[in-house]
Amino acid sequence: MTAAPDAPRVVTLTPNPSLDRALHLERLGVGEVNRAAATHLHPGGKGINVSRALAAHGVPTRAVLPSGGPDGAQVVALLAAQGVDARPVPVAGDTRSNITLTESSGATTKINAPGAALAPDEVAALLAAVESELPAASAVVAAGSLPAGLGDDFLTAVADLGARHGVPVVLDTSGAPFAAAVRHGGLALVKPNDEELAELAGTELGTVGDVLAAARTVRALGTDAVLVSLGAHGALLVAEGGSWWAGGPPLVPVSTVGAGDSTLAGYLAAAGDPPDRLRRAVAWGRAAVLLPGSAVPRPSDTRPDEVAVVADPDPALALKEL
Ligand SMILES: Nc1ncnc2c1ncn2[C@@H]1O[C@H](COP(=O)(O)OP(=O)(O)OP(=O)(O)O)[C@@H](O)[C@H]1O
Ligand SMILES: O=P(O)(O)OC[C@@]1(O)O[C@H](CO)[C@@H](O)[C@@H]1O
Repeated sequence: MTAAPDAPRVVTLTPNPSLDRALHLERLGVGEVNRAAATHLHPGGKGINVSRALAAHGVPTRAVLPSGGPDGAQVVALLAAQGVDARPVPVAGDTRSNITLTESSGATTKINAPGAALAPDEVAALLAAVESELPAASAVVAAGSLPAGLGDDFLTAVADLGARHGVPVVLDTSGAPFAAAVRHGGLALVKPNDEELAELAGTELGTVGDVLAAARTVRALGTDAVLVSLGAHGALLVAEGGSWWAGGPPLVPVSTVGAGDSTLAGYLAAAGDPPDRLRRAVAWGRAAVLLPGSAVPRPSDTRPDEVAVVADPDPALALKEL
């Protein structure tokens, strides 16, 4: 699918991209020599995956990323080969390579490298690249971990850029920089998984009511909508007008890598009312887990009809019962 070249685009920012290498094994033997049955190579990092899923559905997008060394060049080349518009910012350090090991049982084991630190002038260049994209942006999505050199105020700076240009800001990240940006407010959407939301809330989340309460606290701090992915248990959305759960029958994953990113892309793909957007988000996430490595779904892979949406889900339900 191709997008109209001058339509407003979803700009993604991946501060710590990765060349994702996946190996499929019948069964992982820890401490043994394992021989892979298949290998997969994808341009990775959460914002990049959001752009890849959007591009696969013809939604205009551009991925901003720091790129260094041979693996950085390969990330950029793979994006070009897949027709994903990218804005690489050259940096001195080598872009990392992350490893995924998948097993026939559906287990996914991920080993993520830290990524090279960015120098202060490289951080400034990355923010300048994002800012220069904002006049033509429908939203800016900052996603994934931050490499060393980016302070806890980095995402707050992205939020301020979005506010200055009137562009909705979306975050899918974790840790202290995420908490700082949520406290700062002015965000259109955040997409934590249940563990990330628990870390943010500083409490365990066992029930639907726990998740709804934590999401409402985030909204009260100045975030319009909170989309919480729950792995095999679907996703909860808390937004203006209410709360919704969506999910479907559990799947045996081929690879869970990037399922959350495809979920977020599905939500962002087009306007609609919150339950419609949630249905599409969950359909894209479910499709992603049936694809190898960090592959993202195409339109023919998604099954929105398999997804049930429930308004005002019962707060007493345990997440595991969803
Ligand atoms: N085993 C599964 N069965 C059915 N759906 C699943 C399964 N695992 C994941 N999903 C779908 O994928 C979505 C995203 O999964 P998850 O919550 O694990 O994302 P995440 O932790 O952000 O992942 P990542 O960081 O790798 O992108 C879920 O909301 C759900 O719709
Ligand atoms: O180390 P981070 O930045 O938290 O996550 C990086 C990563 O695991 O996220 C994507 C899946 O969501 C992969 O493409 C990539 O390897």
